[in-house]
Amino acid sequence: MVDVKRAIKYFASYLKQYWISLTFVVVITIVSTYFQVKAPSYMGKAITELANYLGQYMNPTTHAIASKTPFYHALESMMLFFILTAITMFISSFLSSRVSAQASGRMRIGLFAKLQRMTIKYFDTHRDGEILSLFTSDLDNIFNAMNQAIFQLLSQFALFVGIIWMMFDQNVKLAWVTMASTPVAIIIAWVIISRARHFIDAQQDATGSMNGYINEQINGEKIIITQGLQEESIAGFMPHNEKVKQATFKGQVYSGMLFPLMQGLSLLNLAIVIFFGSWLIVSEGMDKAVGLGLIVVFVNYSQQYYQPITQITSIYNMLQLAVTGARRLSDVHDQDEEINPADGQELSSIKSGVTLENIHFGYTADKEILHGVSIQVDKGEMVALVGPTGSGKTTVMNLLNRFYDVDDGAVKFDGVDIRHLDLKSLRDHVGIVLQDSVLFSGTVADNIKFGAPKATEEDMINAAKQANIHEFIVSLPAGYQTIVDDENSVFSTGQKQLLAIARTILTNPAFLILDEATSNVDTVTEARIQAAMDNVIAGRTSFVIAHRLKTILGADKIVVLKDGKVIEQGSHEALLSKGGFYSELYHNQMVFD
Ligand SMILES: Nc1ncnc2c1ncn2[C@@H]1O[C@H](COP(=O)(O)OP(=O)(O)OP(=O)(O)O)[C@@H](O)[C@H]1O
Repeated sequence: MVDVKRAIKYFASYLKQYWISLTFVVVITIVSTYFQVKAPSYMGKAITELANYLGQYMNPTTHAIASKTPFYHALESMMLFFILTAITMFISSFLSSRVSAQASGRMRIGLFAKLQRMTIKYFDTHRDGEILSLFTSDLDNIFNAMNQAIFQLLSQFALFVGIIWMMFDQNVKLAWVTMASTPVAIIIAWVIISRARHFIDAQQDATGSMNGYINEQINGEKIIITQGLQEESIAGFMPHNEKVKQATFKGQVYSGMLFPLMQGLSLLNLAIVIFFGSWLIVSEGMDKAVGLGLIVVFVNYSQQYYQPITQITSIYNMLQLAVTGARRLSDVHDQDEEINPADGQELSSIKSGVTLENIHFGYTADKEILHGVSIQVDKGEMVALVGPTGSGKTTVMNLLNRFYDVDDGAVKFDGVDIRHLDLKSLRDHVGIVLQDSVLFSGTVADNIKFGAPKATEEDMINAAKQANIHEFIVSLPAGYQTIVDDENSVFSTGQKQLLAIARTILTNPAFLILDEATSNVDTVTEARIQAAMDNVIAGRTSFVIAHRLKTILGADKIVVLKDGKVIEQGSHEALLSKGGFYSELYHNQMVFD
């Protein structure tokens, strides 16, 4: 119920701006239903007029005055109502499709924009596939429900009410006869739909875990191949596939039952209506032409009568999926956004330096990762952070760029708490090169200019030269115009990081954070990265997370982090002569652990 309320709130927030179109859809649907339910009465009238005509025509005394005109008029009215039904249905369907497409388009924009405003925490705690499924399955389910289910619900409900109203208008007794089997139909439809839903839910669960398995196996494909585990991988896939197959089959069997059963019930009802109709004509001594017309009208109504019941119960599933989708999207919209102080100070350059003051921080309340870390980076200095894996190096970097806020203590730029700085100006002046550099779809040039699209060609080439990647780029057949994307590029991990360094150089950041690439870097690329780092760092206030000690020998200060605490700091020489943890690290070459 809570889900339904949230779903209604979510839909309302997007649909309210289309209230004029929606009101029009409601009105036109009612008009269309009126035409639809009125048409059979003209059909009955046409039959009555035809019977009257034939009666007069066959009778020698009235043969001369027999006229087909009333029959033609009734036929014309019937045709007109059928045509008007079709036209109004088309207008209603056109408008509702337009509203659905526009509203779901806005939902997509709303979701994408929300993701852009969200904190890194959300991305750290949700899997890519999970986020992507919001755009694919959830928004699709919502669109389908809006486009078909909601408007179907409206039109089928109107049809149901309209038919009942018309039936009572035409003949009360026959109306009751037609409706007598309604409870049976509703119970049958409900039981079948509930069973089908049970298997459809099971199918979705089974598909979800099968996709999880496929995803995991694809990610681990290299290990599977190198260890020769292909057969085991296939064997592991089988039970998942079997579950999906079984649930899909049972779900389809049940949902497939609904239509034929309702059709059968409707035909049975039809026979009952014809039987009672004929009995009524005789017992009430009804005029035979009027009686025939009445039976034709009720044959038509009883055929249409089951349609709304079948449709409404079968779209229930669609609505259920949309409610779940809307709840999941509402959850995303309720997530924390990055907090930008209302009158945040602008950061334009580093005048004195960047400080971490007695920082305590944990990703979750129950586990502190940094326990009172203090680090001072003076203007123009290069400070390197080293330490064993899991010591908290990346966490420090996350705080320096305000990906997360500290629990206690403060990160300060020129003495100003990072929480009082304008977020955009902070991000504009802090350059960051991550370990796993990402390439965006586009040309190499687009990728370098990503953070500074207005940079000149000359500046871009200079940045690439400083990053030691220019020669490699020009050796490619299409040079800077080579088309790349993250999955499909000619660049190795190390080269991707050089491109990222070029990208950062071009933005000319006042403060630079560099998380050195650790894996898959050959010695030539390593030397290039070293030279590129030297170029980008020169004269800039910078903070380097080092995995290879030889890349930071020239650092002004080396800070050693262990178990979330700073245990040593000083120059390379000073730390070596101290003979502590750093010197041990250095001598044992334990940099890659
Ligand atoms: N998003 C997160 N949520 C919860 N805990 C996290 C998160 N990221 C890191 N941690 C935990 O914080 C601790 C420090 O991790 P961090 O990534 O900062 O270490 P690191 O020194 O950079 O390690 P490495 O050298 O292996 O990259 C680890 O215990 C890790 O499990």
